[in-house]
Amino acid sequence: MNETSIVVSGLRKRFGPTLALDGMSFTVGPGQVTGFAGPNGAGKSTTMRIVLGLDAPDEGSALVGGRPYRSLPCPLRVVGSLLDAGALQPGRTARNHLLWLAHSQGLTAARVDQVLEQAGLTGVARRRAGGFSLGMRQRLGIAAAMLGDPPVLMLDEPFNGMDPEGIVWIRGFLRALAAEGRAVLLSTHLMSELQDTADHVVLVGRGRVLADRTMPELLARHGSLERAYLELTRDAVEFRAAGSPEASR
Ligand SMILES: Nc1ncnc2c1ncn2[C@@H]1O[C@H](COP(=O)(O)OP(=O)(O)OP(=O)(O)O)[C@@H](O)[C@H]1O
Repeated sequence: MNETSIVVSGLRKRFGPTLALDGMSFTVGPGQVTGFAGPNGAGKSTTMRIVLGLDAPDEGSALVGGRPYRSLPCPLRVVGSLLDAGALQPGRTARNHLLWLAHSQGLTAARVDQVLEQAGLTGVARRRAGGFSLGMRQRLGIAAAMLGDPPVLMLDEPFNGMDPEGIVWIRGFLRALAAEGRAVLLSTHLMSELQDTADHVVLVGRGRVLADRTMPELLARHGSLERAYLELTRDAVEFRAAGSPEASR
């Protein structure tokens, strides 16, 4: 279980006057896609950044594969992540971007070609990544996440910029990874996509967990994931425009 999990315990994080995380705790287990959803500013990105050792919590801990990220000797072999599809050197080709990452972790060029194939990028592997559309960058980010064949995957908004074929591909890809026994954390605002992809959902708001339930439980109680989301996050939304569905409450 330890090998294939993300365990977030009692995270607190303040940015000046903003309490971004207020006791965030949940576990992402093996063999399933866990959805991570909540209103803008709920603390999802901050949590994921802490899991990856990019931010330090004021309190609490985050373990991936049973260890803090920064103590992992070969992190790409334990957790693959896509946080920001724009984080690449625009002048490098897609293949060189991945080769550079692979060499930093003792991974082979053959593995680079495998993940390019998996992500549907073989045909554009020698094109400069700076000229890629958002959807192609997302695919490249997913290829990078897969490089180390990690048991744990963490993806932030991978559907963004994807065309319908890409959305169908990601959904099937993530489900297949979970079926292989991996732990997959998927953050998205797209409730219909999440309903079709996730087995379990962690709904967050104002820096803490509002609901941590299986998809069947949420659907039985609320009818749809969108309904569940609107009902469970109602009191945790900080930004709401006049005329939006819940504005008149
Ligand atoms: N580096 C930072 N400096 C100051 N405030 C920050 C910083 N990072 C995050 N915050 C604040 O922390 C809170 C949580 O932000 P976070 O980005 O984690 O939310 P989120 O759930 O990922 O939101 P979104 O759905 O909009 O991506 C917000 O109020 C945000 O403004």
